[in-house]
Amino acid sequence: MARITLSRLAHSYLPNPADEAQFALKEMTHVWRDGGAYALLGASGCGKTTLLNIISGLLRPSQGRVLFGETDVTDLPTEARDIAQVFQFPVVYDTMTVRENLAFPLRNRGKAPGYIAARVAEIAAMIGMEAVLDRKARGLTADAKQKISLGRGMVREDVNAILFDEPLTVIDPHMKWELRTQLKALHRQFGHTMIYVTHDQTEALTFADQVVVMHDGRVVQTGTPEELFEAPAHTFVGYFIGSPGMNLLDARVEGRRAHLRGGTVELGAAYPALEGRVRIGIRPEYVALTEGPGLPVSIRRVEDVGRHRIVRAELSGAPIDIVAEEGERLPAEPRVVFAPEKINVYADDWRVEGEAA
Ligand SMILES: Nc1ncnc2c1ncn2[C@@H]1O[C@H](COP(=O)(O)OP(=O)(O)OP(=O)(O)O)[C@@H](O)[C@H]1O
Repeated sequence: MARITLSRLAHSYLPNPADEAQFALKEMTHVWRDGGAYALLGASGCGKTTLLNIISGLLRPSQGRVLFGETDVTDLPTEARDIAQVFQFPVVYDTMTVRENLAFPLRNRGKAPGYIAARVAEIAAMIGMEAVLDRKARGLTADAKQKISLGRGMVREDVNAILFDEPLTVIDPHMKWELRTQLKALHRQFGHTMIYVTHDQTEALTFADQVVVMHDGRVVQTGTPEELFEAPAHTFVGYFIGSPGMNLLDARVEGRRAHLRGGTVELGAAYPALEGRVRIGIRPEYVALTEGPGLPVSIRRVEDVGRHRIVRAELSGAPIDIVAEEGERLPAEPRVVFAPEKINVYADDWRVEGEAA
């Protein structure tokens, strides 16, 4: 296992990039802690696969270094990096049995038969395939084959890291949750450094201790699921994490107050004079509907999503989402109030830290 350091890394698929826009990965320095369970989360095309391929050695970065522990591996091929990889689609040997597939990475490294048998049994139990160990992989469903790929990715104990690239895409929805839980248990048990690429926030938040959010070729925030929810460092994180995402409202901020088009709200902290486009961010969960004092809104639509309702409304022409309790009565002349300590302030999309009183 190893700590992975990306030092001043950047990548462009063009031989002579003219400007920053032509870099799929903008310059970044990032450390993945030894033994950490990370999710790499972002929308399609933001650079997740590019970053993962640079870590695994499938791609050489146009700039910067990759270190495993203290060793510079930038110029080492994948085989020399001692990593396991699980891809979006199954990579299995059809003519081998499930058992042989799982044992393959261990046999390849000359492990003792007793050790291989024990380890294969353990992994087979984890992926729920004990009953089919002696069946040929050919003829199994895509779902089952991907479980073998996952098992094979995890069978070695002595890897520097395990990299997963959207590994649950072909897995049946009800099985996804189970496999994610098992992956997490395996991480607790063996402490491998794991990097799990996904564009699905539920997958990221349930798997990882630390979620690395990428947007437009940059890491915009690394944090626990709670940090990403409570204090998104960038408006993209606010919008991408949460369902629905964070409300963003244009504002003029003066000290502990934000002046919006619909009125003024108190903030939980004091802010210096801000430049650029200033907005406040408030999660729909922290907006309350009231009949008492507050900012007037007009309700456009109410969506029942089971445990609660999502109220889609407008505040002086700007859309605002509100999470309301299931039995909550909607006021005839609705107004909203925000929990001041839950308001984040953004200048040109980046969060500004306020000064608590
Ligand atoms: N081989 C390539 N040649 C040229 N451009 C590429 C290549 N691979 C990716 N890109 C571009 O680099 C950017 C980042 O792509 P990448 O596949 O890393 O994103 P991603 O976040 O993994 O997306 P997805 O979730 O769709 O796989 C995109 O603009 C993509 O079009």
